[in-house]
Amino acid sequence: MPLRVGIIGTGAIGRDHSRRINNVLTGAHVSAVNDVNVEQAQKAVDDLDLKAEVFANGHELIQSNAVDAVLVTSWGPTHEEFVLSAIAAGKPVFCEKPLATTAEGCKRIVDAEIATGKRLVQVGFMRPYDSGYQLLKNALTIGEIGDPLMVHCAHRNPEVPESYVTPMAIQDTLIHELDVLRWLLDDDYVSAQVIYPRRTRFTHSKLADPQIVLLETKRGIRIDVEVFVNCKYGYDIQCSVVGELGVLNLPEPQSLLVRKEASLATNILTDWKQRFIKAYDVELQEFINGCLNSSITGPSAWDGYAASVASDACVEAQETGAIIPISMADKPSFYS
Ligand SMILES: NC(=O)c1ccc[n+]([C@@H]2O[C@H](COP(=O)([O-])OP(=O)(O)OC[C@H]3O[C@@H](n4cnc5c(N)ncnc54)[C@H](O)[C@@H]3O)[C@@H](O)[C@H]2O)c1
Ligand SMILES: O[C@H]1[C@H](O)[C@@H](O)[C@H](O)[C@@H](O)[C@H]1O
Repeated sequence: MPLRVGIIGTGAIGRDHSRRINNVLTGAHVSAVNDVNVEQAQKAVDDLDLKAEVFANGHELIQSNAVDAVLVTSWGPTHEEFVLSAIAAGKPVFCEKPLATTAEGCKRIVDAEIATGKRLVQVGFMRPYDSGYQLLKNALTIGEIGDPLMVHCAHRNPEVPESYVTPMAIQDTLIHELDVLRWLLDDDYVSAQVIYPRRTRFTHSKLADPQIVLLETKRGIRIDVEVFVNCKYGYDIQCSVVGELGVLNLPEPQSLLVRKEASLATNILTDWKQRFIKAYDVELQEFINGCLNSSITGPSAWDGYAASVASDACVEAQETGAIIPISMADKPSFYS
């Protein structure tokens, strides 16, 4: 019997994940939806032709007998309560990033999950499923460039809404690098600093844009990440690892090269949904398979917690201008 999935939050990614569960992936279908904006939930059902019941409340959806597993795709500050509610109901839950908006919130989820004795949570960190990052990881693992020494990254969005303010550059955007670089380097962070270049004229008074985040890992690897969310020209993710013997660059997404009228041109994507479309498919299929086999294996609540510890330090670094130390408790054996 297919897994019956309940979706909490039918905004951009809630709709996109509903589409992929019903039309792209196997073994599951969307049986229930909820949004604080009930009309929006009903619209998702109509637009995507979902055979799903609309719930007025996310907690009622979690309790429903029509739901075997839960997807939390609502606004970040609501994630913790829904994930804790799913854990209390003993139901597997896939939660979009961030797992919670603070490390303390993530820790409450970690503790609740450990108390059940069983992994129930997968966090929507999709970059480790991206084939480009996997090429980087494989090359580092076989020692292609010797030991990694430095990493240069850029995370550029064409634009963001007025509701996007300075800390969101960390909590909403950099959080992807905080997760994928831990995974890529198999290392943890020990300090963070944020510096501010000249502001773009396309930002607003509550958003410092761009920002440069400087991180150091336990092994002494230095990382710089440019977060520039009004870059105008496209959605552009760059990652370059400098090692003792050479440099590895994240591959560009496949795109036609056109030679014409004395120019050589290629397109740059503008939409995050397209940039990581295959990675989203693979991460969610893994969650569905994990639910069906009672074995959740994707990015864990501990990964969500680790990224949040670093994220909290980066936000403090934004506010103070200081180099903020980062210290992590040892990973519980439950997650190894
Ligand atoms: N992994 C990724 O690459 C990725 C991409 C986009 C978004 N996200 C994450 O997914 C989440 C949603 O992002 P989005 O872009 O879809 O935002 P969005 O604003 O388009 O949608 C969020 C939806 O949540 C609903 N909502 C808010 N509070 C709620 C509540 N208490 N109960 C039920 N519904 C509620 C809103 O009404 C809205 O429809 C965010 O945490 C975001 O960081 C992750
Ligand atoms: O929620 C989105 C999403 O996570 C994108 O992947 C990221 O590039 C954006 O900066 C963020 O706002």
